[in-house]
Amino acid sequence: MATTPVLEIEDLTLTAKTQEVLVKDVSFSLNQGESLGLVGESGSGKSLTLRAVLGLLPRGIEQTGGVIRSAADSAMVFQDPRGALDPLCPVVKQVAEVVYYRQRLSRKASRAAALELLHMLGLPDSLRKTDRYPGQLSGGQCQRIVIAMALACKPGILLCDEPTTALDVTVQKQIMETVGRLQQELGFAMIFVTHNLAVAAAMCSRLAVMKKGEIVEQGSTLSVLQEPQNPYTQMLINSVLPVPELAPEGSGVLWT
Ligand SMILES: Nc1ncnc2c1ncn2[C@@H]1O[C@H](COP(=O)(O)OP(=O)(O)OP(=O)(O)O)[C@@H](O)[C@H]1O
Repeated sequence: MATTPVLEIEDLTLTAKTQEVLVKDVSFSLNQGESLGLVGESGSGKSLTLRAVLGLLPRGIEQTGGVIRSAADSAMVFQDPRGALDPLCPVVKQVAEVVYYRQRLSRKASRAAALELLHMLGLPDSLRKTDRYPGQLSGGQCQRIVIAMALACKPGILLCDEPTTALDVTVQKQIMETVGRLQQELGFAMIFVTHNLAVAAAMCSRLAVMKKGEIVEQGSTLSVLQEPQNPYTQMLINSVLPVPELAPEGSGVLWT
């Protein structure tokens, strides 16, 4: 794996207007083509950290400390795919618009590039041939469109903010596999925010665990899972529910 950092964050601190510190002294780096899972409980500062990387902090929140050095463009995949799409615009056109403005191609070439992206994301031909609106698509298909829009920016860093949380588990798995495949093909680095440790472990070679605005532990996925140093990480690991083993037939119970 290449070791050129595309993103370096040092002591990032984000503060609300009320002077409440929401993210404190967060530091990590991301190499080209690498995937980092940012995990932790709700409200621990994962999304705000991503938004700081994108340069799109919510109103009323400021960066009051630290530096973000980025050597590549970022694009973000948000949590709620339907909310990220314009309900009144056909989905192919929405992807083509991003291609048109970000890649500066002609209208015709932008549409062709958009269709190619939808193909890469495994969307059905019917969707590519006829113009469909977001309301006519499933949640999983909408999320693929949103990912296509992010990839249309040709990002060096893909920021994924719980992109599969709103989807059922089988669709979640398919989307994760698609993103993983595209990362191999296109070589972008990725930060994958999730509160689901199992999802992060499946997607990412490194993990950073956040609690109350701070990173309490980070390292390779294997070392964090096998030798967690922080009690909070240990607790997260312990709270992943194992699939129970089926009891033998006729035993009168379903699970052992
Ligand atoms: N626009 C905002 N104004 C004020 N406080 C905010 C704003 N957005 C987030 N916060 C606060 O900042 C903290 C971190 O929020 P953030 O959304 O980054 O958490 P998170 O770890 O991504 O949570 P989740 O997993 O639930 O999305 C929380 O305490 C949250 O209430």
